[in-house]
Amino acid sequence: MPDLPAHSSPAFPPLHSPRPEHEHPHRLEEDAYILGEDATPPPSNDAELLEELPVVECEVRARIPTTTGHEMWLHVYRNNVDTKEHLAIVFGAQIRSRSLDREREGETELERMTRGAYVGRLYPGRTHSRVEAIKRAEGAMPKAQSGGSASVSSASVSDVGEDMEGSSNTELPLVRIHSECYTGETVWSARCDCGEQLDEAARLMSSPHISPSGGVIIYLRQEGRGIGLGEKLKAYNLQDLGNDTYEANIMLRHPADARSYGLATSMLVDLGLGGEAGIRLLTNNPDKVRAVEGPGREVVVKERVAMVPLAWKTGGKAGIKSEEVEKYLSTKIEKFKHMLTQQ
Ligand SMILES: Nc1nc2c(ncn2[C@@H]2O[C@H](COP(=O)(O)OP(=O)(O)OP(=O)(O)O)[C@@H](O)[C@H]2O)c(=O)[nH]1
Repeated sequence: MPDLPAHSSPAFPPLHSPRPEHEHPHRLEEDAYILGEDATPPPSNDAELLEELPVVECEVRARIPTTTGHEMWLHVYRNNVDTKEHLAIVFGAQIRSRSLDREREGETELERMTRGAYVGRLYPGRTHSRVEAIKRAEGAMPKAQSGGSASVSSASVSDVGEDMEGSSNTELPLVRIHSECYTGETVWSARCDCGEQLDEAARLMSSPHISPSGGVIIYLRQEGRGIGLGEKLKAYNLQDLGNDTYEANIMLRHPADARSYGLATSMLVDLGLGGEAGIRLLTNNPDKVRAVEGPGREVVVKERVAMVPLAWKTGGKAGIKSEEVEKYLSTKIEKFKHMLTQQ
């Protein structure tokens, strides 16, 4: 994205919460929890420059066959800035974690395979993590693990040919940076479009003609735009009292958006998606496009791909329908400046 600065990843505060929850356990009882005229203003939401990327390491990965018939590789990451398990959901076997594959001193072949540092597929009786070693040991490579890629069927994606037809960089891996949303992804909330976006990202990345070089969903544990689930539920109550999603955060003395993306940059670099080759980024959020590129432009966003709500694309035939989600989407456009136009 040549028209956007590449240096604005926000700094990563410890545990990325602007106000650690234990410091204010009874804020609801305090009359100042909603900002009055003379109350302390919320912390600034100005993104500080990130001088250094966090250090990340992929601890383990495993093959996950999914209910759609496609497969993905789930990677669990640890890092040096918080204690959460951030995730990379990888579509396609060509995308591999450098830190996972690295040799660990004294490690056995079984230990390597157990943490997912193997090539191809596991099968009962496999003894080596590397295909070359298997070839040597067994004379020929067993059929079951020769491909090793996520077995993607084109049949179930034949209806999406029109998707992203404007994308001129189909050879570039498709990436989505997704922030955790328990309500939208797990308990069927129609207040936001998070669950739909996660499904849609996976669908696009599973398609060999939309994403032939594979794709990655970086799943960051930044629930509620970084304020946590409990605080998000308070924000929902304030929204039911007539405030929008932006105002509700401010009333709770949180930044409107408390997230940062340095971890995503580090994870993408670890997965080999850094550098000039570039990626396509699925998002409507301009902050994400800038921030994910990192302080030294470690990742290059060559193209932004819009995430249009399904209800808008299909004239209401599919997708989430609710008063709340419509209000949420218009606030994202008006106040968060998301690059989305109603169709
Ligand atoms: N505080 C708060 N967080 C919310 C609310 N609704 C959804 N979220 C969180 O918002 C995050 C998703 O952010 P969105 O603004 O929907 O989308 P985005 O990730 O910024 O942008 P896109 O890449 O275009 O989807 C998740 O962490 C959700 O839990 C809300 O009303 N209040």
